[in-house]
Formats: sequence, structure tokens, C-alpha cells
Amino acid sequence: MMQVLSTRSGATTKECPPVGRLIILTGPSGVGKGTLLRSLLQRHSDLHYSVSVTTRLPRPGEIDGKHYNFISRGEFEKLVAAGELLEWAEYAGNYYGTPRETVINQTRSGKSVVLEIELEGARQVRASFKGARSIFILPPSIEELEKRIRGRAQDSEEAIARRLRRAKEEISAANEFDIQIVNDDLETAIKAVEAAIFG
Ligand SMILES: Nc1nc2c(ncn2[C@@H]2O[C@H](COP(=O)(O)OP(=O)(O)O)[C@@H](O)[C@H]2O)c(=O)[nH]1
Ligand SMILES: Nc1ncnc2c1ncn2[C@@H]1O[C@H](COP(=O)(O)OP(=O)(O)O)[C@@H](O)[C@H]1O
Repeated sequence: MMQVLSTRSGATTKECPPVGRLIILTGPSGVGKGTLLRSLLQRHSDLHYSVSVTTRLPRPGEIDGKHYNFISRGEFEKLVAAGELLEWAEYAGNYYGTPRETVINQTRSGKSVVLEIELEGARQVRASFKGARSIFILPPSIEELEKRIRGRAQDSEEAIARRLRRAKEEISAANEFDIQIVNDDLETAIKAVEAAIFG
């Protein structure tokens, strides 16, 4: 909503509309990012989740257009070539990326947008959006992380092994982020992420 301010000369100037916030949520596979975000999105209707594009195949229960836009590698490469992605990365053998236009339009209209993305993408966004708030979700331990990935029962042994190898590299980069939150007790972690986003 554009607000008009009067100046001393009586002329009016137009105040720039409030710019929404960009929140980056990163953490190793299986740490609980999706679980935390689902809870936050239910509690905060003014928080908008950026739906990514990916070449990964849908998991059971994942809905095209809701969890991800599931596309082919050829389609993904076209989006990259056309400059339509805010950031993108290859992770565990698949491509993932954030469509640029929706995020730019939402933040320009004052909305708060959450990107749930991996480390390389987070680095790209933090480099180009200085005001973005970046949050890294840590597991209580690597053992607990592996227990959660296996407990989710959504990934093949090969995918689990790749994710756990990458997890160790990602965790070592946690201090690059503005805020680090250990997802041990879920309710405690939800409150901590809530405070990190809205505090
Ligand atoms: N760079 C980037 N990473 C993404 C994007 N969407 C999801 N990811 C990340 O890709 C990784 C794999 O996601 P997914 O296949 O859903 O597995 P999960 O993290 O084990 O649930 C996770 O770290 C996600 O945060 C995106 O648009 N860009
Ligand atoms: N604080 C927690 N304590 C125990 N299990 C959790 C916790 N948070 C999430 N989980 C479980 O861990 C698994 C991975 O969570 P998920 O949200 O899919 O992780 P991510 O999105 O980071 O890959 C799920 O089975 C989820 O129910």
C-alpha cells in the first residue's frame, strides 16, 4: 500500500512501499527443516513459502506445485539459461532452484518469504540480498540426524549415504549464517525459529 507523505513545501512525496523480508532456512537433509516450516506456515499466514523447482522425483505424498515444481533436467537448464532462477544448485544428484519472479514480487509487495534451500544456494542469496536473514538448523548429533533420515523412510540407501556425507560439510558451514538453532525438542526449536524470523 503506497502511503503519501506531505512535505514542507506542500508538495507530496511517495514513500517507498515497505520491502518484505527474505528468510533463508538451511540445514542438512533430515534435520527437520520441513517439519519446522510446516508448523510455522500454519501459525503465520503472513509468512510465504517459496516453492522451488527440482529435478528430483516426487516422494510419496508430495504434490506438484505445492512441495516443489517437479521438472526435467532439460526444463531446469532452460530456466537457468533464461536467468529465471534467483539461485540454484546441484544436491545429491538433482538440481534445485528458486524461481526469481515470485520472490521478487512478494518481497516488493511487503511480504515475508522463506527460502528452504541448501548451503550453496544460501550462499548465492546471501551474496545478492544483504538484508536476508539466514538461519541454520543443526541436529543434536550426526547419529540423531541419521536416525531421522532413516526414520523418515523416504530415501534410498544411496540417497541417505550421499545426504549424510554432504551433511558433515554443511554443518561445518553453520557459522556463516546469522542464527544457528539446534532442532532437538521440536516445540523449543519451533519457538526459536519463530523468534529468529519475527524477533
Ligand atoms: N539451492 C536450493 N536448495 C534447495 C531448494 N529447494 C530445496 N533445496 C534443498 O535441497 C536439499 C534436498 O531437498 P529434498 O530433496 O527435499 O530433501 P530433504 O532436505 O532431505 O527433505 C535440502 O537441503 C533443501 O533445503 C532450492 O530451490 N534451491
Ligand atoms: N525435533 C525433532 N525430533 C525428532 N524427530 C524430528 C524432529 N524434527 C523433525 N523430525 C523428524 O525427522 C525427519 C526429517 O524431518 P524433515 O522435516 O523431513 O527434515 P528436512 O526437511 O530437514 O529434510 C521426519 O521424520 C521428522 O518427523
